[in-house]
Amino acid sequence: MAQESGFPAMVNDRLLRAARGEEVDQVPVWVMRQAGRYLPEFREVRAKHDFFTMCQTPSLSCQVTLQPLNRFPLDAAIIFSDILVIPQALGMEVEMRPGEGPVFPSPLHGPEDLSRLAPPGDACTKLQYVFDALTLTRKELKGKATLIGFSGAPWTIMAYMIEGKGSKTMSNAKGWLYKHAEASHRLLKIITEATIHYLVGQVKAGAQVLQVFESHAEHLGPQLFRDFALPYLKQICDQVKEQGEAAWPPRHSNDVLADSVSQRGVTMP
Ligand SMILES: Cc1c2[nH]c(c1CCC(=O)O)Cc1[nH]c(c(CCC(=O)O)c1C)Cc1[nH]c(c(CCC(=O)O)c1C)Cc1[nH]c(c(CCC(=O)O)c1C)C2
Repeated sequence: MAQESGFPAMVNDRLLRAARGEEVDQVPVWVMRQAGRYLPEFREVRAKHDFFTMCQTPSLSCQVTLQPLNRFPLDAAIIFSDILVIPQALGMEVEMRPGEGPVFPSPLHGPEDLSRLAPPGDACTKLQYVFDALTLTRKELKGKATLIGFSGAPWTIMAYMIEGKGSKTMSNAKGWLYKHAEASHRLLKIITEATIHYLVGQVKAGAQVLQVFESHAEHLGPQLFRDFALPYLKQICDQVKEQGEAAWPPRHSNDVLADSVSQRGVTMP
């Protein structure tokens, strides 16, 4: 509540209202990757800065987050960042290579590599820049749109940490689930713990809606999804609701948080 009162009053709360199941005058609209390379003004900023430098510089992250809203009457702004800041905060190197996308120069090869990871409780201290970008953006939005924070879901993040880049099959990461089931659960627990701290921190910093992207759910059949994805998504939902409540007005809390977990992702107002 205290955090909420520090921000401008909402002028357009269409997305928040829809998320709570309340009536809206129009369907709220925002776009996947609404900040990005299709915008000349984004390319101009991007030409001068490395992708992760933009994420790590709150003024730049805020600037490109707001760019699409200056052009289109969107109902939400999604903070400019990437799901791969969690592996970075856990101590892994990630580069954004032009034309190639994200690349981990030293991905996880086997269970012994888990010892390379930083403790998940410490990871969030390295992500203060995301919290600062959210707080700045929420103020700059002046209540004209809802601010969305996000993270990757544990299986999706695990898949990148093992594959080291995008993959059509995720065969190495899937191989872990069969060959190293215990180590897979250990890794998923580390990512889950870091993600819970991270999402609660985002709410405290001013995020009003959270998206958890399970982008690589399609690589898991129903049983693997039930064993290696769903329990961690559920834990994130339960604990972020519980811990996020301290930073959230009561009427925005449990009753409006989504109860169901879909394969593509979870949206939690
Ligand atoms: C929500 C978000 C994401 N990335 C970016 C944003 C914020 C910007 C916005 O949506 O407006 C910036 C964001 N992230 C990226 C870009 C382009 C990079 C550039 O400008 O150089 C932008 C604008 C780079 C990126 N980052 C990622 C990829 C896919 C790699 C692969 O599997 O082959 C890529 C290409 C990982 C990533 N990143 C994200 C997901 C989940 C959503 C989805 O399923 O697409 C995933 C899987 C999420």
